[in-house]
Order: sequence, then structure tokens, then C-alpha cells
Amino acid sequence: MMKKVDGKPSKLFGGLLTFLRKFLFKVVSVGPIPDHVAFIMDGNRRYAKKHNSHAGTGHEAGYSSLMSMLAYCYELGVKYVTVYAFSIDNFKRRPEEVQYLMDLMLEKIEGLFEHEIIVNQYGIRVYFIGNLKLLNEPVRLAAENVMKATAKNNKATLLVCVAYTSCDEILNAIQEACKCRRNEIQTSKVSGSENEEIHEDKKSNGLVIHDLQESYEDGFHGFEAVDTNRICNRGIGHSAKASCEDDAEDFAIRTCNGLMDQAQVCENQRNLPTIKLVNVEKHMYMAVAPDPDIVIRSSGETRLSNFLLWQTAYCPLYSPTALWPELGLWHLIWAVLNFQRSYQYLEKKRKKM
Ligand SMILES: CC(C)=CCC/C(C)=C/CC/C(C)=C/COP(=O)(O)OP(=O)(O)O
Repeated sequence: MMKKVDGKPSKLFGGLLTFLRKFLFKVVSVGPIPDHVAFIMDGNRRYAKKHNSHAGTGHEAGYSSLMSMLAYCYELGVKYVTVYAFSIDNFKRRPEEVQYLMDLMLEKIEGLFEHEIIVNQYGIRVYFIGNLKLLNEPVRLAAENVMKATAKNNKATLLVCVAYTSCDEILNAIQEACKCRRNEIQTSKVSGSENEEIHEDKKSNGLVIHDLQESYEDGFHGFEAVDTNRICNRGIGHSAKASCEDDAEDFAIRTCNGLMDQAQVCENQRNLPTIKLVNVEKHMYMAVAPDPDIVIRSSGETRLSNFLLWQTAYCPLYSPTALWPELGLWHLIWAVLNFQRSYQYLEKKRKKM
């Protein structure tokens, strides 16, 4: 450790570190840089326990770690960063803990305004992604204010997933796509082109999802609860079982396959109008960003835990054993080098889709 004398040696040391980091980034930038990195911030409470402290200390340390990681990513040229900050499943924690996390979230969301890197240095646009209706009012309003205040920033994007799960996102996108389809059909009924349009839909793409239009009329909510959950759970259930052995790619493909199989069955059985995959995709909360190029999950876990299942079909998962507050520059560099190693293969796979 360098001694601090009038602040000068530590400044020098800091300057040296910045120089080394910039040099390292230049070297790494010889290869492709991911556009989008997603993080599952896992291990805050374990970090607190390891340091004989309470969970709040772990989350505070987690927030600092997030701020450093954002700075590294944007300096490296990553355009989109997504973080899993609070899942819908986290609402099942003890009420006191949920309240604590919500208070912390409010403080941190308000803190994003003050945090220099967000507004001034990197020109970051912030999105809160998820079922924001589930948040309490102060947190929701704070999130909406940050989204409005940063709406004109266009250098980089931060997507904070709160009250989020992939099942919920997929379900919501299907519902929204069905609403749109129903409106289209009603409009075309008026103009008399209904049959033609449905026919077009069926021949244009094998990947179709049952419209749910009739179900909408005869009790859509029942259908939603049973069939669509089954669609999601089937894929995700498969994946959950296999997740210890399989990589993220298999995990996400199984989920999508489960969903599409089930959709096809619905369509064949009921012979109803269909909606296209692309029309579901555009209603995803995450539609504001390209699919992630890497998912990094701290603390050595190799599960996706209901995070971006739709968007990660061709995305490597990197899971260092470090807890989230311990994650640093080297972990990011290592993940990017791994991404570069499999870049050609993944690009080919993506283009085949
Ligand atoms: C505004 C903004 C972006 C705020 C982010 C604040 C932050 C760091 C939230 C993370 C919360 C969380 C549930 C982390 C997972 O660790 P855990 O509690 O599951 O810990 P464990 O895995 O050790 O149990």
C-alpha cells in the first residue's frame, strides 16, 4: 500500500491505475467489443455475512461495485448495460427485508440523479425495465423521473430490471401483441379484408403464436393464468432442471422452444388467427435494447433465475466465483476476452436465426 503524503502519492498511484486501465482497454479493443453486457448482481448478503455485517452493508457495497462496473463498461465502449436489481420473486422475501430493499432502491434511484457518471460524464439514458406497477409509489415515481430526466441522453444506456422476471415479460408481451392483433382484426373486419390478412399471417412464418383472441372474449384471464403460464413454465421448468449441467444458450433455447411448441399446439387445436413472433418481440420490455452479448453472474451461480430468457438464446454466460461487491475490472476483461474467443461462432448462430 502506498503511503498518503499530502495526497500526492495516492494521486500518482491513481493516475498510474487510470493509465494502465486505458492501456488495457486499448489492447482489448483490438478485438470486437460487446454492445450489450448484462449483469446478475448476486452475493450482496453473502458479502455482508463474510464481513460480519448486516445485509444493508452488502447492498451498499453492491451499489458501489455497480457504479465502478458501469464506468468500466462505458469506458470500454459498451453501449448497453443491463442489471438485475430486483426480481418479482424478491417480493417473496420477508416484508421487512422487502421494505428495506425498496427504501434502498429509492435512495439509490434518487442517487442516480446526483451521480456524476450518469448525467454528465457518459450521457447515459436510464430505463427501468419490469412490471413497474408492482413497485410502491415513491420508487415508481422516482424511476419514472429518472427515465424522463435522461430521455435525451444518447451516448450509452443503462437498463435496470426491477420487479422483473422473464415469465412476466413474455406474458405481458403476448397480451399486448394480442390486443394489437385484435384491434387490427376489428379494423380489417370493417374494411372487409379480414380473411386475406389471416391467411397472410399463416403462410408468412412457421413461428406463430395463437392469437388468444377468442379466449380474450370468453375469459382471457383464465387462459392467461393456465395456458400462458404453462407455456413459460414448461420451457423454464425444463431449463431449471438442466441448468446445472447446461450452458446459458441451451437454457434459453429450451425456454423459447417450450413456448413455441405450446403456441403451435394451441394454434392447431383451435385454428384461430395467429400473431407473429416479431410482434411479440416488439412488446418485450427489453425491446429498447439489442439482445445482450454476454451475461455475467457473480458468485459462481450458473442459473439465469428468470432473467432475459427470451433474449439470451445465443449469449454466453460468464460466472466468476467472486461475490458481486468483489467483482472488478479483471472479471470484466476476462468476460470480454471470452466473448471475443467465441465471437465468430456466435455471430454465425445469430445470423442463422
Ligand atoms: C438503483 C439501483 C440500480 C440500485 C441497485 C441496488 C442493488 C445493488 C440491488 C441489488 C439487490 C439484490 C437483491 C442483490 C442480490 O443479492 P442477494 O440479496 O440475493 O444476496 P445473496 O445472493 O448473498 O443472498
